[in-house]
Amino acid sequence: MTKTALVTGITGQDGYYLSHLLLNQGYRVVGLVSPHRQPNLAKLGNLATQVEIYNVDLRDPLALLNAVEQLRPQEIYNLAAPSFVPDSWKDPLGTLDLITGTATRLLDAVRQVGLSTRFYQASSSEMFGDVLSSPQDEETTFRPKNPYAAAKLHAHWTMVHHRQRYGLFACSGILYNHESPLRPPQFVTRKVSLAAASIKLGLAETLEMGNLDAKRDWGFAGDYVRAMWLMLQANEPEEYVIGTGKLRSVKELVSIAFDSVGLNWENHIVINTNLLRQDEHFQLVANPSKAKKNLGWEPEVSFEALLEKMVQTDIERLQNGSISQATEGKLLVD
Ligand SMILES: C[C@H]1O[C@H](OP(=O)(O)OP(=O)(O)OC[C@H]2O[C@@H](n3cnc4c(=O)[nH]c(N)nc43)[C@H](O)[C@@H]2O)[C@@H](O)[C@@H](O)C1=O
Repeated sequence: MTKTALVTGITGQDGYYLSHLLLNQGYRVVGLVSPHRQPNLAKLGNLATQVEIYNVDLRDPLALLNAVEQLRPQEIYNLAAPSFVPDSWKDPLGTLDLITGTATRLLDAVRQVGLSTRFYQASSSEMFGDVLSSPQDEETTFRPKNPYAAAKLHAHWTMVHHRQRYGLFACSGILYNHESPLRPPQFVTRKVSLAAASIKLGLAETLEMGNLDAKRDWGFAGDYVRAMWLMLQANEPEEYVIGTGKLRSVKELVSIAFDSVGLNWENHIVINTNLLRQDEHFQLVANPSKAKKNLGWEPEVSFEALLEKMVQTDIERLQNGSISQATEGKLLVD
């Protein structure tokens, strides 16, 4: 029997890689996309003709209930979220509703329809926030430091409560930073890959950056969506920390990306103090032992290979005109 997977956030980076994996596994993949996000469907590229799209406002509980009732999915992956952390300070309540509200409405729909649907909630390492110990695992205390992290934590607990109270097969992956050539350019890896490519091609000279000493645990998005799928195939619904276990600085990131095209980053980086964050973390690094042991999950793409691939992809895109270097020194994707 063909399994149906319902995916929110299908037009995002993770939605793309997850859809690709699910289609390869023979699933019927249905994306729930709010009407105002319809223009983003182009981001599905070659997958656009292989997935089905349901036009559903994720803020509308009845519409979500109807979608779950009609589609009767075996699996739901709730990936939809505004994901650029600094933006959450501009609209904390909107962030809360999109993240926590959507998770709650979806979980409640599954409960009301009474299906044995398996549910994946996209949780984030940002929930650990102001950490007291490193690396972090599934037992680490959550100390969120921004509205995005607080909203993710609320959604995470809502998922746990639905599992405990109603017996739903609900899981979450507490994912550390995961990147790819599909990452939007406001995130640091893509910002750097696009800049390295532009400078290499003579289209730019400098790149404005925030804190070069900030540290993160960065992996490849394609590896992380495999962990999501594995969680829903397990015997028991649980939480899993997903990351590489390696802490890297932004300075290392810049250096590796620029090196990969023979550039010396020190000649091109300019610090812009407006890009420094007050809610910065320096020790967010995963201990993914549980995922390795229970799910047999391993990250396969190294940090160096990931950055090299991102820079090369941006060089190709700039050369073939699928993206352009926009005005006022800002790098934008068309
Ligand atoms: C797990 C988590 O991962 C992501 O959140 P993020 O870590 O905030 O991602 P980012 O790429 O914006 O920043 C990474 C680091 O890089 C530093 N940094 C320095 N200079 C610049 C800079 O110029 N731009 C940016 N964006 N960052 C800079 C910045 O201060 C930070 O330390 C999201 O997917 C989120 O949804 C999520 O859940």
